[in-house]
Amino acid sequence: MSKAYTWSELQHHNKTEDLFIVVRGSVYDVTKFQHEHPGGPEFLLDQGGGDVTELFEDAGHSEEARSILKKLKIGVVEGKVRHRDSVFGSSRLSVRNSCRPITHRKHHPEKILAV
Ligand code: HEM
Repeated sequence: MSKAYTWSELQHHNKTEDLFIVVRGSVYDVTKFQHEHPGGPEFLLDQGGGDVTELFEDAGHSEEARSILKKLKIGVVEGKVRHRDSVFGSSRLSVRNSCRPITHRKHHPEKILAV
């Protein structure tokens, strides 16, 4: 069974000898892998205890990298995932909501003609 970690618990796992990272809500122990990482250990150490989803995707990792990742999984993040996508998602939603008056006008074309 996978363990659920809180963000406050995760922030302590940010050292070379005890290093966790988060990708898409899952927690990975990269303590050993950091020294085998072709991109170098510093990328992982810099982000210790944090969400690297975006960095991982932006680096254009291969299928092999993804299968290594799978093997390093030790748990999940408890509660909401802190990922920028979710912030963009909610702001898009509010933009959509602010468009309501336009939708409303479409239903009353005669009012637009009258202006
Ligand atoms: C546990 C998470 C990670 C795994 C398993 C992983 C695995 C790998 C692997 C296998 C490669 C070789 C190329 C490939 O097969 O895609 C690679 C390259 C690379 N990784 Fe990661 N990586 C991880 C996290 C990260 C993070 C968080 C960054 C931050 C930006 C990063 C940056 C890079 C870069 C820049 C390269 C290219 C190195 C080069 O070609 O010189 N990686 N990674």
